[in-house]
Amino acid sequence: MADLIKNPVDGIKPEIEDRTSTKTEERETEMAPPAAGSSIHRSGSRPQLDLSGAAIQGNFEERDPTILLPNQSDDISHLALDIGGSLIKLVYFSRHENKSAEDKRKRSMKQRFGISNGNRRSYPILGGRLHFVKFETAKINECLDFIKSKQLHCGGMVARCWPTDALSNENVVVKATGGGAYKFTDLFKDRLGVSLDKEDEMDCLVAGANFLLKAIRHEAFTHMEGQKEFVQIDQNDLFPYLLVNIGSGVSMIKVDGDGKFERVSGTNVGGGTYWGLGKLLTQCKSFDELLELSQRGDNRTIDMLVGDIYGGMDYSKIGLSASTIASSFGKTISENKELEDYRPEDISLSLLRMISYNIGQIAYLNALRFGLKRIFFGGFFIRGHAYTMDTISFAVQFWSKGDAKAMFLRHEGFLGALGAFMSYEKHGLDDVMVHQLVERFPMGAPYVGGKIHGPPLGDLNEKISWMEKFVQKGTEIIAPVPMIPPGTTGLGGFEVPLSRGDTLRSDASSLNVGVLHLVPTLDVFPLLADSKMYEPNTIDLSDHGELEYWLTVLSEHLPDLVDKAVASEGGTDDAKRRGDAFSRAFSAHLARLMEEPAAYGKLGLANLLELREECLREFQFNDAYRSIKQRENEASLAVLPDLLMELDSMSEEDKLFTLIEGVLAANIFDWGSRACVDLYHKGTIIEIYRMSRKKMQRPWRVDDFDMFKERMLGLSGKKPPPHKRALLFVDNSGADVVLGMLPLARELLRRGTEVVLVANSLPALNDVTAMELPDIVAEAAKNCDILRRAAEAGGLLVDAMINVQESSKEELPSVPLMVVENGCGSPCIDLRQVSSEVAAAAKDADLVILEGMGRAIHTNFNAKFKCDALKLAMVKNQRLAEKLLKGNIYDCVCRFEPAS
Ligand SMILES: CC(C)(COP(=O)(O)O)[C@@H](O)C(=O)NCCC(=O)O
Ligand SMILES: [Mn+2]
Repeated sequence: MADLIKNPVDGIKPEIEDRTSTKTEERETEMAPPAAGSSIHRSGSRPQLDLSGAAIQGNFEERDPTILLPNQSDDISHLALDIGGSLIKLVYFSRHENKSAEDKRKRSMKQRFGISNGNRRSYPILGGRLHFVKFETAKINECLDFIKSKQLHCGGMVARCWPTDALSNENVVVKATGGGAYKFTDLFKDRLGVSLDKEDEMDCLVAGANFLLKAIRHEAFTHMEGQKEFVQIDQNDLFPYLLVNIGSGVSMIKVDGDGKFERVSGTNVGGGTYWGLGKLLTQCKSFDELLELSQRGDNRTIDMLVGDIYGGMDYSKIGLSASTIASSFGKTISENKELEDYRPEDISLSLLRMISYNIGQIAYLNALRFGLKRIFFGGFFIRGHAYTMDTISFAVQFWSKGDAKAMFLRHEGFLGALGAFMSYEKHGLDDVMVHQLVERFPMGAPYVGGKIHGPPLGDLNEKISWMEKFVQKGTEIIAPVPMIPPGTTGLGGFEVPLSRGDTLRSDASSLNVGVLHLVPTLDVFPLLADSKMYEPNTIDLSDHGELEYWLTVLSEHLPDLVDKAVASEGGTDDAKRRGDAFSRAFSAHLARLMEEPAAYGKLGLANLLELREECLREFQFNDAYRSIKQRENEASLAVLPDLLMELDSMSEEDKLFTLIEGVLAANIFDWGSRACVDLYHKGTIIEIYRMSRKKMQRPWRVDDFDMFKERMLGLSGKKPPPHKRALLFVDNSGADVVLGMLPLARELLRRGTEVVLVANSLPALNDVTAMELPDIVAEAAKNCDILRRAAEAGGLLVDAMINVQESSKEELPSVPLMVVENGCGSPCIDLRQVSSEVAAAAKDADLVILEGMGRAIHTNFNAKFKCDALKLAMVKNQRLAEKLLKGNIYDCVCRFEPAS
């Protein structure tokens, strides 16, 4: 197939169409899916003890010698509890399974870049997940059953513990805080055989809050008039602050540093008061029910307002509007009514406001007492309830005249339990950095039987049947959070909150916290010019129109994705059931985010696209585009030699231009873009590639090619030195990588630049992965000496290469071509969280090339680097092209930014 570049195709045959429509399914059904090999596993399975090879460690004479379980590879978890008057909060940890042996490439890359684990503290917790679960204290048996079913009361990999029934847990100690740690000591001993090791409640609250505020990027937020806004906390400017923990009662703690605090005040009017009085006055059966009632309440029928006293007028002289509450429950004195004459909804709302205001006011007075500007509110009273947060915020704002700010914490209810968990010194959680935590939102986590709020469903089958039930029951799941901002009319003058009880919601009382994945091998990309100011996302999804558009795009793409996913797993009944559950789960996430965009933290397009991939993995679709990728790789590799020959016949200048044009043209192979997928019905891979090339016209929408050319080739014959090392963040499989990025890499190698191909750790759409790349390079290298020698020098051709042509004996040494994984499984990339391999490879790099719409436009379009950076992508979405670039679909971006 000669003349690949210049010869456009006229008559386009519908070859691809045949393969992608129904036939794809048949083809894929025939194919047995290859085992999904990947180094990052994020879906869990039930812990099981592997006792083979168990041996006593240390002195045999010791009374309780430690037993080492060398073959224990599954999750054995660590647990801590906060047992309060109303709720039990449980934090537990499960280790990442990492069953796949490190492959040769990874090992050799680690050696090459000098990465070892030697400089890391070797705690048992290196890589794993932190789960947050809550139970009602009154139903403590449910909690005990849960702990038992997950064997959370077993100590750990090095443990003195055996399966519950076989041997006793006599020496196992579980950290616990809260009053219940004393009250239920015997129960834990009797039921689980474990001893509760009591930790001071205040110590734990402070340790938990400090950890969250330092380690989690979007932990704290303000909530005013229905608007949630995340606050970036500067770790170095955190202290002092006031921590107000609203549990059954309320504690107010002045925090001056890690372990440095004083309980300065508190009040006995707290969550317990609301629930207790509410229960007596409304007959509600649970806190959540009571809270939900308040949604439909109108407190004006119960509270005495300023207007009631002043004949409907404001008392403006002292800044009180007519709707300000003058006296909570005051109206009931003068009315000749009995309890039954009042609506429970109104009672609940009056109570809620009375207590929230009171807490907000006392908190502010204490902040004033100690000159504290920041007040963080935590504890389970809040429950992510918008109305409660607005009321507290309003009180703080009003009394401080805007000087002090109320902030809330996403993990509000788990401060104590987290603190208790951290008190296990061996966990070393204090070392965890913000870039090592990745939060995920597994579907089905918060609901089991609608009662227990939180146990993540361990098993895939459980998860699927939960999804099936979820949709049936969807309309009964009621939201306590008003989504439309309540209007305010002065102090306490909120309009009646709006209830949107008929929309899907994963957990009516959920706090919107996910599972925290600790990945100690993640790093900040060291070549970012300013990692503190870096924002990966280009599009601001806080714009409602933008959010709605992208949610719709993802929703419309769903049926096709499900088809591909099901086919990739052989199209079996099981795969169909999983596909259905995935579709429901992802739709529910989208519905939830449409309703409350900040539900899962600050939301960007990259997060949405990643959520989709995570959701697929959750239902065990590990590589939905596997066969499409294979087919496109094969077709592209077949024409690569011709392309390379054509390139080699060109002048330096033409060649460089043709290479960049080739990368842009080949980026059209994107199975995540609706428009592109429609295009694929119009021709074969090569035909579309040629058509794409033919349509390329300079100037491109963003066209810094001349600047890049000058850096590469110099001006008027003066040749600049080549770059030392280039990191190429590659995108899609097939033509994109084979006919676009590989030839560019080859040219850099030819000029003496080391090349590191950076590819996804896990599959995402049709993106090529780091696992797949060595084979592709090996295949390409069969007909190309430059690639072959560089790949050999880079340790890529260990045993992947077969039939290599005999090369001449006296070859010059080549610069290496290497492959590293980027640490993520998404079409976009957040450069604050890359693999330690990429971070290490970046140390000697002086050129970064980001390729594709996900990595160079949706994310990193505005990122600045310490070294030269080239961003190459085709815009495959009309709206984005118009909004961001005032252009059109299929416009191209070639942005070159010299080192800043
Ligand atoms: C998911 C993608 C970012 C992948 O693009 P790529 O990085 O492969 O160039 C892109 O296909 C996309 O934004 N798709 C959604 C928009 C659409 O279908 O128009
Ligand atoms: Mn892609």
